[in-house]
Amino acid sequence: MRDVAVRFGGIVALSGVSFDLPSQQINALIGPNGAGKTTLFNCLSRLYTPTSGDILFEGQSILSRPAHRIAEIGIGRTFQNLALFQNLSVLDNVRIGSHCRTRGDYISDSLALPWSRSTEKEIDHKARQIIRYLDLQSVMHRRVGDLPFGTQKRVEMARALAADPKLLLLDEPAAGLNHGEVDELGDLIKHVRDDRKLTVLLVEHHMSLVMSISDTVVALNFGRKIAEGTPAEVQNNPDVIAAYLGTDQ
Ligand SMILES: Nc1ncnc2c1ncn2[C@@H]1O[C@H](COP(=O)(O)OP(=O)(O)OP(=O)(O)O)[C@@H](O)[C@H]1O
Repeated sequence: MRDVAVRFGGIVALSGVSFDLPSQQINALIGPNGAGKTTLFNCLSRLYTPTSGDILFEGQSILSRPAHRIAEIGIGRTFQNLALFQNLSVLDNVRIGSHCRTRGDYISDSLALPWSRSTEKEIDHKARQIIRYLDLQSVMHRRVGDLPFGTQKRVEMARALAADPKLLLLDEPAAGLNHGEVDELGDLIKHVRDDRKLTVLLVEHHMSLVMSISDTVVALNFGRKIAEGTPAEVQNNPDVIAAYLGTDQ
């Protein structure tokens, strides 16, 4: 992020925010409600365009790229309130994730041209692999809307991973999960990072999860970066303590 600012009319949601995400590390973005975390995530996944500043991915600006072409360069995300197709099966949701990495187009798919059929096979194979990887085989053919929230979150992660991201953006992955599920999630994020050599950025309010799995933490308040460092450094930063306790420095 290079000096990124976002304004909505008179509201300054982000201002002068710069930081790097070290590759293959788990990075967390924290801050009180309204600090600008979701806005920043939406800029990274191109749902929002910054008012000023730039965002580079592997040295290239991503700002000329529309949101629907962000997965193909290796940026995947999950959403705070889930963005799954509730009426589709787990398998179909995950298949949609791997579709962006293929060369399918409407005409070849409609005519079921031979190479389009082999692409379909590839998509199916890939989706089943990811489903096994995230231990979702037993619910693979179930309608997503009928599954418990914790399982749906796992499906969303499977769908994001099916696109083979290099950078995985996780928007409040622990929200709505119980203690045991949060512990499992922490292990899963670490395992996925190690195994698939991913860079992770997570927005999270669950501080014990952030502190236990993150390599680096960036803290925002009122749209500005107020701290950056290891979890211990950020946790002990007076500006961060003040932001969370709501006291003036
Ligand atoms: N689309 C929008 N239009 C107008 N204002 C917005 C919009 N999105 C966010 N804001 C404002 O920008 C500021 C930052 O909001 P944002 O949702 O990014 O914070 P957050 O850190 O993600 O908060 P939370 O932890 O509650 O999700 C807030 O003042 C919010 O009201």
